[in-house]
Amino acid sequence: MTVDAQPVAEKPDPAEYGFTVVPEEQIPAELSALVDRVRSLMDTAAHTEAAPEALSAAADAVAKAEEMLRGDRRPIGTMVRSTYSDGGTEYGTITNGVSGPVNPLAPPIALDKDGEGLRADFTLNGLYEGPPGLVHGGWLAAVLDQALGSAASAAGMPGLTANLDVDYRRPTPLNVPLEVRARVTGTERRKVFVSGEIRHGGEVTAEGTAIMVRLELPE
Ligand SMILES: CCCCCCCC/C=C\CCCCCCCC(=O)SCCNC(=O)CCNC(=O)[C@H](O)C(C)(C)COP(=O)(O)OP(=O)(O)OC[C@H]1O[C@@H](n2cnc3c(N)ncnc32)[C@H](O)[C@@H]1OP(=O)(O)O
Repeated sequence: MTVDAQPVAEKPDPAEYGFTVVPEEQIPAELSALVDRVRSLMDTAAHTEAAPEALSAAADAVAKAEEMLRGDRRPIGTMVRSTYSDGGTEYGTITNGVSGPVNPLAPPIALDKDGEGLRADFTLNGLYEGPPGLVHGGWLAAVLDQALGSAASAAGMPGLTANLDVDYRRPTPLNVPLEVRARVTGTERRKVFVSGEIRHGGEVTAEGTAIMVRLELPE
């Protein structure tokens, strides 16, 4: 299938539609450090076999930290503006569950342009476990969904996932370097067809295709 629709020349700026947009470079280094620390804490908490007294003391310390932060809450829907290495602009929600830079749940996956679309190197730790020692299939689908959606957006056609098909070819191990790639394969009216794969050691472990339906924005 060929690309037969015109990508939008300028990506819509969510600020023009009432969204708060934070430039990625303005995320405070202290916030990035906190989010990294919480990611590490989640992994530690998920796997600890510490004694009950240590667990209670740790829970108290975490509660104190939470109390310090609770007051100032960023509104849901806040967006982040980032820049690809080729200078292109991208928007996404700042707390996106796969790639949000301030979401401790997100691995996070930082996609960048390559020749045909987007790619990222990433690792999924024990927080993303499904079968023993292996990545949960739902997380692999989420990574593909994000990469496929971003590939459409990077091609100037941001939209929502209408359909996502995933084939799991081989088990995907935890704690190893993985690669995701995605690209646009065609368009038809508002539909953008995208495909992508996750690889470990060069071998495809999961691959997917999706139909993204382009956003219809008010004039
Ligand atoms: C303000 C500016 C902001 C812009 C900033 C950019 C932000 C983005 C930037 C960065 C990348 C983001 C990356 C994100 C990655 C993650 C993506 C997600 O997780 S998305 C969440 C999960 N998906 C949903 O929640 C959708 C729920 N579904 C819907 O809302 C609707 O069903 C929708 C919009 C998909 C379509 O509804 P309709 O009413 O607008 O359009 P209709 O006419 O039904 O469909 C249009 C065409 O699509 C086909 N279609 C619709 N659903 C289909 C399906 N399930 N399978 C196949 N085709 C389908 C239809 O047959 C039609 O095709 P025909 O032109 O007639 O050929």
